[in-house]
Amino acid sequence: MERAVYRTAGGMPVTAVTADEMREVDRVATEEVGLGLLQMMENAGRNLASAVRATGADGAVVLAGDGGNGGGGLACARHLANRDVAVEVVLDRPPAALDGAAARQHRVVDAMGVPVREGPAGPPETDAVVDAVIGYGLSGAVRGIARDLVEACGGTDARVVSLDVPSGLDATTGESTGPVVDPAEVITLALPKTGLRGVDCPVTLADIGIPRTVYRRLDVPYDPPFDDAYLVPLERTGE
Ligand SMILES: NC(=O)C1=CN([C@@H]2O[C@H](COP(=O)(O)OP(=O)(O)OC[C@H]3O[C@@H](n4cnc5c(N)ncnc54)[C@H](O)[C@@H]3O)[C@@H](O)[C@H]2O)[C@H](O)CC1
Ligand SMILES: [K+]
Repeated sequence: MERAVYRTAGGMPVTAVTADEMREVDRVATEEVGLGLLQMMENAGRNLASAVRATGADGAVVLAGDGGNGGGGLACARHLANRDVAVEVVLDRPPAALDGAAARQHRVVDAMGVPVREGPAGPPETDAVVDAVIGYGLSGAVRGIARDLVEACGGTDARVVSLDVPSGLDATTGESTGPVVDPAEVITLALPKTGLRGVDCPVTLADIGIPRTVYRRLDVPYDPPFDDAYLVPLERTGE
């Protein structure tokens, strides 16, 4: 099977992976190689913040869920606030209901004094919206407050930047059975997801520090595409 559907500006092919394949990459990276989830999430949040700052935004609203995607969004909120971007976080649940890595990230932004509230939100009035509600962990049509957050992205004039995949989009198939974010840009982590094939906006690949031994162990074709950069724009190959 010809798997690469992207290449870098330098012409290097970049393999697209399904959600299950990416879960395996994460599992091998953590369980076999010893990379921590928080380490990868830190790189995700930092690179996402860098992409948001590159748009010239002075203000940002981070929409975050409870999983790895939301945790990356919360880490991004910290990096933005550290650089004096006026950040607000809107969650799909009460802060006290967060769990795991997202709860850990929330604890820090809360201690920093970053405003955090539970949605639903109207369309955010700000320069940039970070869509970190759901990533490759989507199951079925988006429900509940997460659905309100996804729909709020449709009514804003702000530049919407989605983390990993637009929330509501199936990362493997590109299909959606409910509302889906229509972003200005996607910052996808480690490798592009097969479901991004039909997404009609620029896709940028962010380095989260996964070493090539992880891809070798899984027989995923991989040439490190990052060189000196941590964010690399991708082009579709047209097949
Ligand atoms: N190596 C990497 O690529 C890394 C990726 N990271 C990020 O983590 C997410 C995947 O994390 P996971 O916890 O598995 O799932 P999600 O955050 O995508 O979603 C879980 C979250 O979403 C809720 N949910 C699921 N379906 C629905 C629905 N239909 N309606 C409402 N809510 C829904 C669910 O309840 C959970 O709360 C990946 O995309 C990356 O962004 C890591 O941060 C670093 C390594
Ligand atoms: K997302």
